[in-house]
Amino acid sequence: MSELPAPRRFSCRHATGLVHDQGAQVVDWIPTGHAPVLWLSPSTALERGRAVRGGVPICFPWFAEGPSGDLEPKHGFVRTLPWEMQSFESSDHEAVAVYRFTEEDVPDPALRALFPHRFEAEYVVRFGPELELELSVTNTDEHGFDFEEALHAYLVVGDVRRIRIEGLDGARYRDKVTDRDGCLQEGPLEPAAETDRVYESSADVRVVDPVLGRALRIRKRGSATTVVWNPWAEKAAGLPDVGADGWSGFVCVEGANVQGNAVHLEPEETHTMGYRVAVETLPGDPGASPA
Ligand SMILES: O=P(O)(O)OC[C@H]1O[C@@H](O)[C@H](O)[C@@H](O)[C@@H]1O
Repeated sequence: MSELPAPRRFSCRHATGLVHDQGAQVVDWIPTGHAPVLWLSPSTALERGRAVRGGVPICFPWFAEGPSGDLEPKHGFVRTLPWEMQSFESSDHEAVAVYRFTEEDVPDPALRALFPHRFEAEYVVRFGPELELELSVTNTDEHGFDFEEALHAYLVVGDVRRIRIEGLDGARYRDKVTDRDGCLQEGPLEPAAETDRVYESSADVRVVDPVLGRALRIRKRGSATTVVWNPWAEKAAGLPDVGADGWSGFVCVEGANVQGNAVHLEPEETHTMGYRVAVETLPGDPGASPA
């Protein structure tokens, strides 16, 4: 496989960012004055046609192995194919890139046959004081179809064993680790082992990270599913692109529409899913001695 071209670099007064045309994958967002927010594995392969481990992969038109459980590649075909950058604008305040992908960008007919529909996907990435991502899918065919989608964000955390994820209290979820449906989230989620949960939730989420002294606020729009994933030590050992020590430094909190929340579009209809991240600095440790 040939090497992936270098990502495009975006910058404005409030942030810098990097995006690979392959998968329109954002792999870096550093808001000015803060540490990086998106985790990118130092051992990921950067090869054409291979999934990049980190940043924000786009999963579409199916999630994981799809509704029937037998689709490949995992998470759909758009994350490993090149998208077209349609436009780019930069101001003092923000840098905005617009990417496009249609069924004609799928070169392999066998792959295309797995989702035999005409569609147009538009992805707007705004690097500014917040990271704003918007994935719009339009049905350009003459019949209706269903699809799944996820913005599979890898968020940097100081130590996943010490974070608290707020906003999912009361939500039902499918636990993919124990293979159980209909579980109920009570209180905040404090990951303590391998975590792979598909929540029925359109609520905003806050990842509180006492180690880095910050919280990441995630605001979703048009997303009825939130997926939370971390492989933990044992499973990560079998994922060479995560690295032995990498797993504790990230958590995936994904804005999605999957399984029972798959999106149905009639001809000419468009669905938009939005995912925004903002950084909040946590107040200092009240127990700390004054300087
Ligand atoms: O290794 P991949 O294909 O990038 O997927 C990573 C994970 O992505 C998550 O979204 C899924 O819920 C997990 O089951 C999966 O393991």
